[in-house]
Amino acid sequence: MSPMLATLPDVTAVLHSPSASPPSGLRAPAAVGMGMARTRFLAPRAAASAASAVSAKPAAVAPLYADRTVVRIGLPSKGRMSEQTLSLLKSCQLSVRHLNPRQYTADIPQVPNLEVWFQRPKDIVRKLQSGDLDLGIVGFDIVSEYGQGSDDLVVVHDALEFGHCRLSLAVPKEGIFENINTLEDLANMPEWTQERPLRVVTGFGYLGEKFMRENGFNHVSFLAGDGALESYPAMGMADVIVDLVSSGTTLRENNLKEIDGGVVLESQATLVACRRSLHKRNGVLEITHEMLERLEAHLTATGEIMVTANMRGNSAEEVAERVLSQTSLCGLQGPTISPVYRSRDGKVAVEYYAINVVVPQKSLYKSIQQLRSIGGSGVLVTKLTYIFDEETPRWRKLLSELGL
Ligand SMILES: Nc1ncnc2c1ncn2[C@@H]1O[C@H](COP(=O)(O)OP(=O)(O)OP(=O)(O)O)[C@@H](O)[C@H]1O
Ligand SMILES: O=P(O)(O)OC[C@H]1O[C@H](OP(=O)(O)OP(=O)(O)O)[C@H](O)[C@@H]1O
Ligand SMILES: [Mg+2]
Repeated sequence: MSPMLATLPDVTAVLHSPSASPPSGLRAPAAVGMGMARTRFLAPRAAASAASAVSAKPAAVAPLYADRTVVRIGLPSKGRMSEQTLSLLKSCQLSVRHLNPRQYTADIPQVPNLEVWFQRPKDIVRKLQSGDLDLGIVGFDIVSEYGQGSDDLVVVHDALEFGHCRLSLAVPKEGIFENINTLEDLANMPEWTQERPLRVVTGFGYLGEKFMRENGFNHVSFLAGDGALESYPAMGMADVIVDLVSSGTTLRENNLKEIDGGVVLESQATLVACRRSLHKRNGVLEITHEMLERLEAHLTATGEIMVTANMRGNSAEEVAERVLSQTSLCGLQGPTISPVYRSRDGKVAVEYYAINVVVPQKSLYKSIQQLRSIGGSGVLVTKLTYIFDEETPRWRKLLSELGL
């Protein structure tokens, strides 16, 4: 076990689970609070490190926390986040070289001192807490559920623009829930008593319990489930579910509905770091900075295009006035206008000006129309790959969070 692990708080899940088995480890006595029946399962501190010890083929003897010189990033090994994570990194010129799909390690040739470890999302969070990983890409839902607000974790980029979903409470459309449309309606139903609590099935025991408690539910019991939760109410195993929703199709197809006030958490993919590593491990801050810069530049450029056109005019200022009179042609910091030089009767003359302007892809056609209306011609459209700002706002924020 690495020395770091010994200093960690327990990772706990608060799920009352008659049918599903606890995550692992010891089962502590039931604790009852706020009228809720709840059982505390203590996940052993050793679990995460034991898993990491068996997961890797390469290192014969893994270095202790303090001796490790290489920086580690955890990426999701399976599920829908896995592919999208690799594709985002590729778009940032940070392609992951994964030689053997059965191997849990890989590298990113662009970043020499960085080791990639493919892990289950919840293990990424646990290992970031223990310091066995320094960086990780994982959904905010998993960070919140398994990190439980821990100070050991720092969210470096909170919006990687994939894996959008929400953790939401849903109830059956019919029967006693037919007229239940808000969280308040649900809390006020006379059916829920100490003897017959509202049965909630969820894979998010910590967040689910916290949400119900903070919303004044007095008689609730929780059931741990980790797949096809939408079937539980119809099978009579639970009254309501707290699960991830994206398009809403799974709920609809299973005769369930969301209710007002029932969103526990909005989520998307995030870049997360181990606070201790940011402070103490050589190279972590530099790699985080580089990744942040690339990610920000790529994500800012996504959906933006560069429009180039020629326009007749007497001066750059006169052309600028025409361009700026159009709402869709203002660009990021205004259009760039440069003279187009031509040779006429042996003399160099300027009749045209070239305009470069960055516009959102969704307003492409409007921009073209506006360009034409002010005399633009020869329009070229280019997709942008990166937009590097003077400074990355999230980097400033990170430094200030770290007190640097
Ligand atoms: N329907 C969805 N649409 C978009 N993002 C989702 C959806 N469901 C989950 N996610 C996000 O993707 C992450 C991984 O979910 P996914 O279901 O792909 O993997 P998993 O739950 O680890 O795999 P499995 O469900 O097979 O155990 C979730 O933690 C969440 O952040
Ligand atoms: O709102 P929707 O777009 O229908 O998506 C929601 C579904 O997606 C996730 O399940 P997933 O596909 O990961 O299957 P799982 O239950 O096996 O994890 C989630 O648990 C919901 O069931
Ligand atoms: Mg899933």
